[in-house]
Amino acid sequence: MSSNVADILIEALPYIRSFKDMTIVIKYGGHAMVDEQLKEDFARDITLLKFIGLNPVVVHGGGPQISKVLDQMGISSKFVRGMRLTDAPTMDVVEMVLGGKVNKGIVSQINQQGGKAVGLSGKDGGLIQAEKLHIVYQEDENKPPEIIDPGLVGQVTKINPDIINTLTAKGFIPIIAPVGTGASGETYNINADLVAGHIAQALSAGRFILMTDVDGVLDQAGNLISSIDAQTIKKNIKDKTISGGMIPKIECALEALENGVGKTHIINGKKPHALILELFTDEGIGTQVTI
Ligand SMILES: Nc1ncnc2c1ncn2[C@@H]1O[C@H](COP(=O)(O)OP(=O)(O)O)[C@@H](O)[C@H]1O
Ligand SMILES: CC(=O)N[C@@H](CCC(=O)OP(=O)(O)O)C(=O)O
Repeated sequence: MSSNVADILIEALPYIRSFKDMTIVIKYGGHAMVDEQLKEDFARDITLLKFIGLNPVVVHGGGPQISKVLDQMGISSKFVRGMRLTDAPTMDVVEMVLGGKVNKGIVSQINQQGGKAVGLSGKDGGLIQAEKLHIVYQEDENKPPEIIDPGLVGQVTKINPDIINTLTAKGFIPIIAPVGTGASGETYNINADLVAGHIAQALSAGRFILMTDVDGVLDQAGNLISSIDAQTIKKNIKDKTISGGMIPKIECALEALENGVGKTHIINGKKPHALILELFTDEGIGTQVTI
């Protein structure tokens, strides 16, 4: 082993020590799952975290994967404030794609690396209780806000983390698809960022990491903001510097922090081993969200 490699391993020791038994919730976005090598790297990183004593819990998205299947079926995808408008046929496709190929793909790749991953949706063990979401949308300040009915889109009302705690205590790594159940047993499509934020809160996670396809939160000039607080976030959403899919991400990061989650970062899942670099280096990568 070169001394360089030894130095790197030794440098990681204080982090490994401080992370022991810590729960870390990772939101794995659909845009970060594009490349086979990256997916394998992600599976290896998650397995490594588990073996060195952390408790990783993965909540995955799959927006682009859902859109691709809908497209093949001749159904177009429409989003409002980062939420997919979801009618009944769309809901069937969402549940099929998220719970099927995407969830089981991640499970299988982690198990291939020697981890013990188990796939769940929010229906399993009553994990994600939800209710219908209404979207408040205001195009600009001079217009009154519109209330948009997005169909079978849900918001989380309650997380029952028993199934997660049971699995992690036995050495398993839960991999969660963002589908929830309503009070009458109806199925809801929930934005994966929001699910991940609520799960991070319910588990009082020490770390909450959102992996996406950009380096983090960018400013108006497209430069990375390494740390952003609630006030700047509000301003940047208002002037549309932050838009689309970044809005639910950043809102749930704030909510998680306000409710006891340790530290929250938004990182680029397209960077090889982004997760390890964020956790085990002093500089970190991406954007840290603060309140
Ligand atoms: N200020 C911003 N900084 C970074 N990304 C932004 C910003 N505003 C909007 N975005 C968009 O948000 C996207 C990430 O959200 P999304 O597409 O939902 O990703 P994911 O599938 O990972 O959840 C980025 O690819 C970018 O197009
Ligand atoms: C309501 C809503 O928008 N649900 C999302 C669920 C998947 C998701 O969030 O995937 P990403 O994290 O890859 O964007 C959707 O249907 O696309």
